[in-house]
Amino acid sequence: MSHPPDSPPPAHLRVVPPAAPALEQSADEHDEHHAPDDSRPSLADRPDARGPGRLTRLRSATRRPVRPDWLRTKTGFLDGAYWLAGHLGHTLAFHALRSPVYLGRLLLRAPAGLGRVLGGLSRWACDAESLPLREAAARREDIGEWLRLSRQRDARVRWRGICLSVGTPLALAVLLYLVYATSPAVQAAALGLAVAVFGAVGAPADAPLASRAIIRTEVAKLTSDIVVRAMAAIGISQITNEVNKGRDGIQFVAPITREGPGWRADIDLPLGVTVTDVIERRARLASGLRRPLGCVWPDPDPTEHEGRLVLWVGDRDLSKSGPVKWPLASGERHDVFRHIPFGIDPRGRPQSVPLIQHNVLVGSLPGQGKTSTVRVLTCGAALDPTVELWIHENKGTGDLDALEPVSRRFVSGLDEESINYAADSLALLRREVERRVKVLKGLPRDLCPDKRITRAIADRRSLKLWPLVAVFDECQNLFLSQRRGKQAGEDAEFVIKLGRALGVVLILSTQRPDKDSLPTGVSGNVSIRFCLKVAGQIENDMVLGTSMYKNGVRATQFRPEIDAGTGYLAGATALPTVVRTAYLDDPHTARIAAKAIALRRAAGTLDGESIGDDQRADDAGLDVLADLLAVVRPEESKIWTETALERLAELRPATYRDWPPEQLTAAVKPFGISTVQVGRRIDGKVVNRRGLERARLEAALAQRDERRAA
Ligand SMILES: Nc1ncnc2c1ncn2[C@@H]1O[C@H](COP(=O)(O)OP(=O)(O)OP(=O)(O)O)[C@@H](O)[C@H]1O
Repeated sequence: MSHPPDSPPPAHLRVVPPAAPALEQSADEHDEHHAPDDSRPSLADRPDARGPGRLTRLRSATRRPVRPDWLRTKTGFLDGAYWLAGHLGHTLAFHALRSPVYLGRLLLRAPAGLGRVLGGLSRWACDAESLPLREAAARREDIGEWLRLSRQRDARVRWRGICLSVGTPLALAVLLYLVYATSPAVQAAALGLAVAVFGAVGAPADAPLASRAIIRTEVAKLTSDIVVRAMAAIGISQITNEVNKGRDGIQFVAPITREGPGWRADIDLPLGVTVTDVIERRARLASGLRRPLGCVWPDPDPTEHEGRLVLWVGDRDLSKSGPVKWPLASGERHDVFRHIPFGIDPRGRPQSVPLIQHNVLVGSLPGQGKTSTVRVLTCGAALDPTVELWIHENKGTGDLDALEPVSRRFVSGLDEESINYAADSLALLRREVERRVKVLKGLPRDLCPDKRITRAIADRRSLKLWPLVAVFDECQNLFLSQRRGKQAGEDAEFVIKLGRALGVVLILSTQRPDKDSLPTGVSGNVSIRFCLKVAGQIENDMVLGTSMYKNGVRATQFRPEIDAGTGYLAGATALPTVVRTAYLDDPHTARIAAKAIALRRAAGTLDGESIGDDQRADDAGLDVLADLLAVVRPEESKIWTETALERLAELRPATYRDWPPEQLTAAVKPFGISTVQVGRRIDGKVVNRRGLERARLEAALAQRDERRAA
């Protein structure tokens, strides 16, 4: 290969810096017989250098799985089997319903079929098929050929005539036998067969007997030409220039194959082009491939370099594939220490989310599937009977009401009381985390080597370290609260940072992922993030983490409503993945809640203690019921909450001094005590305020003591 004298040398001839002294010596020795030539560039690439050996290369090669995708997982196999059974069932039912129409068609077509059979036989007997050849020989006046064909025809007609003269009486005999000497059942069967055969023969070529049960949408096969053409059209100059010069621009590292319900192409992009560059142009790529956007999924290959693109082109738009079935929908017991089934990725592969050791943040524009996502995760947790659920839905639409019966603490509402209740929960969770730290510290090393909660530790009920999953749906309404928002944010951050190892899991969802409505201490510390459609880069990075938008992980690409339930899941897999979540509607959620209650009843955790009960207060050395009864005088049947708090603050200033009335209301709520209207005459006027009844406090205390004694 020649190079113009002034042009820079190609990469393999680049000048390398002067060699190190040790090498100089050997170079001198080597150059004993050759005069040193400083002007000559040294080779950067050594042609004699050997690459990795065959065995090393074989070792680093990727093995393709022995079993196909559908044989590798139980769900994959069951999915395939269900689909096949459904497909066959549908086809059978479709044709069974139309069978009278098919019978009528056969009857109508049978005479024509009989005519065709007889006509065919007579043409066969007189060797009609050779007639055109004989006519052609006659036209050419080729006497020799004509005579040969005629002789051949005579021979054929002779033996075919013999066949017919034997076959016709035989057929007549069979017919007479069927008519006069067989049972009606055999006659009916023979008639049916004859109608079926003659009806099928008599069918016009353009009118098949059966209608189509399934109309297949033919999807064009993905070929390398189509991919190269599309990649050249997405505006990456390195690819476009190469394609314009008649080259491919990209390299296929493996043949394009079927994977799941679509095609997979493994591609090496040109040097310097990254998979993110392609992901950014996904819409253009879809246009280049002439496929809907929901079918085209460019992804990086986490095991390879930055320029390795896995392009998956689905047969169907992900958004049109119908609701994804949740594998735990039947309500079987689940272990929350295992992943919770979550949804599928565009290639149809199941995706799951770990809850223990994690916290989850879900964010999107309104109506994109946040609550549905929260439902799936909460139902997964509910199906483990050892999990204690606290649910706070601060939108107030009752989207999570179906799960109330299985929750230890539950609130649905946007009013101040509901917001306070959720804020109290976070305060309680903070104290619970503090308690757990102490308990865990005291555990022997062999039981708890990693200082984190394990299944075995969680199952020791006496330690009260079972998993606690707290859901805060539409948490922006809580964090934006003037009175409680700031403290709630701090408590949430504390719980997120410390609670992870202690079995306390927060699931937060928000439709306003900005710094005011989602404290950065919260958004910055959650480990699992799910971002459905958001409006822009700030919201995207707030939910998914800093620089995600820049790195091509863009939940802005999803379409409003069409892609509801589809989002980027980060933290659960090595790389952020697009996932369409499983969908549980309200009745289904209620059925799962009922199963979850049954599981708890069987495990004895339904009526047992709750972390949110008096028990937790006792652990912190606090007994609100006893303190209240100490400050409400026996002659007082009712007391205003404010008055009770004033007296409690006198009794234990360090504890009760800063308590707002709502906190006292929340503290007695787990004992079944709610506030009542209490009227007092002040300056001759009756003033009504919320307050507590002494009798109910006494009853609750007695009940609690009885329970403990038992
Ligand atoms: N995984 C899914 N599969 C199919 N459809 C879904 C899925 N998730 C949500 N949807 C559709 O989107 C609608 C809105 O879902 P959802 O109520 O969960 O949204 P949201 O983001 O919580 O809304 P909002 O912010 O108003 O509370 C659902 O009624 C359903 O029709």
